[in-house]
Amino acid sequence: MVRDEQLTESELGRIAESLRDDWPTAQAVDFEESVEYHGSLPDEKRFAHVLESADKPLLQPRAGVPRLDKQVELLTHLWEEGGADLLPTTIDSYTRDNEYAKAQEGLDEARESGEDTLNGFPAVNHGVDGCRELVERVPGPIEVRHGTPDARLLAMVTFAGGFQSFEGGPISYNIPYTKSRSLAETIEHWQFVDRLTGLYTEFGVRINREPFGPLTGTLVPPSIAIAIGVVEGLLAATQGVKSLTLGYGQVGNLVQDVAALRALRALGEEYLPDDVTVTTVFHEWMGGFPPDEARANGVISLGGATAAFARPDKVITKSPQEFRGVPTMEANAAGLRTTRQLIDMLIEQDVTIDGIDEEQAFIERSARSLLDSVVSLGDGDVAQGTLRAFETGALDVPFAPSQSAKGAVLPARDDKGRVRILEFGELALDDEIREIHRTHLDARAKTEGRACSFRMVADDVDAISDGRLIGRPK
Ligand SMILES: CC[C@H]1O[C@@H](n2cnc3c(N)ncnc32)[C@H](O)[C@@H]1O
Repeated sequence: MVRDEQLTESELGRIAESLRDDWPTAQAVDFEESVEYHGSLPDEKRFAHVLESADKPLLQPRAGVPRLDKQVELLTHLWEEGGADLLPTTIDSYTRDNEYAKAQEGLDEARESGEDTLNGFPAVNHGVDGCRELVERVPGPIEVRHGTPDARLLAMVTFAGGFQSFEGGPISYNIPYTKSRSLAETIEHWQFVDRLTGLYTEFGVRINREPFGPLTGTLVPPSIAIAIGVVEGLLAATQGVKSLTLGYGQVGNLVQDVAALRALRALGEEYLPDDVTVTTVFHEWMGGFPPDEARANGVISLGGATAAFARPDKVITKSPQEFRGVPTMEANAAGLRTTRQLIDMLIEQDVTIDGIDEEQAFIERSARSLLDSVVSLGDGDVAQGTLRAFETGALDVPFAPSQSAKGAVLPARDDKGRVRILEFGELALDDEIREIHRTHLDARAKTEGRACSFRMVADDVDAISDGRLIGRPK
């Protein structure tokens, strides 16, 4: 039975040995030799150091292409032309499903024909040496960004390869990314990733972990996103992780987004152990984007403005080509510059915005209620509590493809565009909190002359790509 307890070194070693046969590149992974290698990296490539010593929000895009030379070119362009402060390497979908043979086919094809059929960098196939070449040839610290439910081998290879930051978690890379993976299984898989992170940390290599805050990315109530991020942080801290970046995906209402980012930092610092350094990351809108690039830049700009007011430690930027999917190098760099322009123009201004403190208090009260239900359902064990919370629906994520979540929660925007909850399912929120959500939504229903219904939810899902925030009746 999975429990929130630190893996022993022998368990860690046994699992690592069992993974070595999954792909030939795993044979080259040698922990002690890798610790030496990390020791050779200069400070400007130490991810946690750069992130935790910054005095203003750092910008980081997503980016991943199959071939090593092209990935070097892409990341260098994003650094030099986009002004990125932190770099990604987005991993391809086959690797995310542990389909390393298919990833190899895609890599071979890209090398032969120049055709990129993979939608990211197949780091396991590139292996330890390939990753080290990438780390050495690009100018800044790089994070592994992906969506892998079983990321154990990916972590072994990329950590040995010099990467010092790793996105994801047992809930945030299960619920939004899989259909039938068991939560107990992904908790175990991520205990390995986090224990490996902790072991590197104990050997002087401070590796940063970043739970995937946005979850299903569309209209996720802030209290749910924050509660899940803190739970993943607690599970990681048990395994010895000391550098944690908690994340939140922009919903588009300025007051609620600033309030949520402040609540995220406050609760992260309150619930996580004192020896864990907590930073925050703000993801620019993760929902549907307008096809029109000028409007898309407007969405990105609102993200930049929000970051100027909320001052997260990191911002994950979007590109004006988001509607089309993976952006060109130039468009990806442009999204960084647009974001930077808004932050630099606003960050020194003294602007007060009404309603943030009240919204932050409401978000914190709701997130605490969810967190406390996880702890009590597990009799103090956060791993067991997580399983029970999702089994009962006490914790739930809207629009989740995973069978591990009830998916009974339905969000909708209120008259100001803040995300409220229309259907609660068994969510661990008391009647008073539920009443506040209902009051806000009833006010919108009155304004629009229609009843609260799933129609509102559907209208809100498309609103931003249609160039609006609230899905008003047409
Ligand atoms: C989580 C979804 C986000 O990841 C982005 N994404 C996925 N793969 C790549 C990629 N290979 N390069 C740049 N952006 C990417 C995608 O555009 C979307 O914004």
